[in-house]
Amino acid sequence: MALVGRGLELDVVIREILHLLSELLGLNRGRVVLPDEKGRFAIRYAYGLTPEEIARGVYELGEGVTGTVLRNRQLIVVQDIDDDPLFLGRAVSRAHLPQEKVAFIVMPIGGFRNEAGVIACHRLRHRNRELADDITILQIVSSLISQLLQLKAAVEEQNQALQQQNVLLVQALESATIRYGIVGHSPALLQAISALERVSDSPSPVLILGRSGTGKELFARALHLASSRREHPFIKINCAAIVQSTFDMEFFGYERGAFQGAREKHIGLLEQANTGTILFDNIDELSLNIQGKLIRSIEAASINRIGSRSRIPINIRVVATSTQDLQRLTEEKAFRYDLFYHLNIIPVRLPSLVHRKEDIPLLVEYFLNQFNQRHDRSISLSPDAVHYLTEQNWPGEIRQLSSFLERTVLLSTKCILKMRDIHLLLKGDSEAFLQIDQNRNERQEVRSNPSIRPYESVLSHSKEEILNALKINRGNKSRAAKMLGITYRQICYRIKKLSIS
Ligand SMILES: Nc1ncnc2c1ncn2[C@@H]1O[C@H](COP(=O)(O)OP(=O)(O)OP(=O)(O)O)[C@@H](O)[C@H]1O
Repeated sequence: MALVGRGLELDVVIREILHLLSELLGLNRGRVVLPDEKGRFAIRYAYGLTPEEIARGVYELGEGVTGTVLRNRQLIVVQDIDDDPLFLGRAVSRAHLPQEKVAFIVMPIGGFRNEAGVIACHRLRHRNRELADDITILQIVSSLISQLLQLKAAVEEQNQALQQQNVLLVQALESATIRYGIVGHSPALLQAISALERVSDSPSPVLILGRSGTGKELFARALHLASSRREHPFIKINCAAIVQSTFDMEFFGYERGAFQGAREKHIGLLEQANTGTILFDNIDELSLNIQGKLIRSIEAASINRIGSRSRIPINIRVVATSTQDLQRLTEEKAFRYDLFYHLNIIPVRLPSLVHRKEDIPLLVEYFLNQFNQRHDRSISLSPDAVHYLTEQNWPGEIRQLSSFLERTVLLSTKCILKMRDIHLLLKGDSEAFLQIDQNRNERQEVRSNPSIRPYESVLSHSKEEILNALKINRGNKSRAAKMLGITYRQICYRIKKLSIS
């Protein structure tokens, strides 16, 4: 039994068992016949047989003694091999066996993976021990070999599964999902990811376009991570939140004593981003004046801190995002054409969810996992509920889908939500969203006429609308403002005026 502990080198273990059978019991030239890859049966393990004898030991089902045992699964004892027409003597020729009477025992090996097998050996007829004793021992050995074969098959299966898992893991690691947190496998998304990876190492600016909530910022971060600048700073500028009067200070920095109150030197954002990436999120929100300052600094690749005469070289990769058609904005003189042409060298357009519905189930699973973990819940959706979500329109794109699922995880009292539950939850959600979206469209119509300067009264949105927008955007004022079609400053003003806390 110590043999079995030697590990799963079956060649060694079974050969040793056959060796012991021969040495201790005189059951000679033992062999184990198993199916081969061609669907025949062949000697797989043997002791006391030459390689040529092993190679000859190939049997069809029902052929000779071995083939008969393989077919009928019944022990056969050939008392005298010279006297049994069924005995083929295929592997070992008679001349190589002792002159005296030789018996041949063939015993089936118990079921492993539905495969038939046998163990067979020669036995000199006239021995002291009873044949019945030898048969009992062979039965034990047969059952042991059967267990070893089963164990080997199980280990191989597990190895295969592990190898498969390993392949999947490597694929997953190589996939953008793991690397950058971008979920989805639709052709439209993969195309955008491959465009991103192609340009990741170029120093050229990248303009990421797409509707609000399609993942532009996520892509910008992914671009940085995919580039050789990944170890360097990534600075995100929310263009909607830039205040005109403090722009120079924030962006170029200042020297100590540059103006009253400049007690310490301050490094501006452009300098902070040096050697890294700077993201101008919603760049269309920048005023023309600021656009001008920016393009001058970018083109000069240097800045002047306020209060200093020397220029500081900066090496930054510029990435900008926009929900707008910047070309149209340049035609309408709402966006500087030099900045547009500078940014538009590599435009990457992110697809809307409506053009990649096949990503929705993956996103649902991803967000459910994320929110279940975050809120310590275990909410899941039935397949019809996921299908229902896939069929919906998501005007707020992935951000809306993600906030809907977070609310669902938080509010749900059931563990498994069916289509009907989702329908009810979604109804309330989209009514609020559509109301906001409609108001925004009305305002955008006014904006598209450049001669009309949109006047947004503080009463342009009800308290409820603002609250809803804040709720959908999880309190993020800048995104809520974007959704409502007003600027960051405008939403802050309204929040104050309407006493929204
Ligand atoms: N493919 C994606 N996989 C996983 N999460 C995503 C994906 N795309 C977007 N998200 C998530 O959706 C939310 C919105 O994405 P993001 O802020 O990047 O959108 P955006 O296009 O920059 O929006 P906006 O124009 O309003 O600034 C984020 O929480 C982001 O992580």
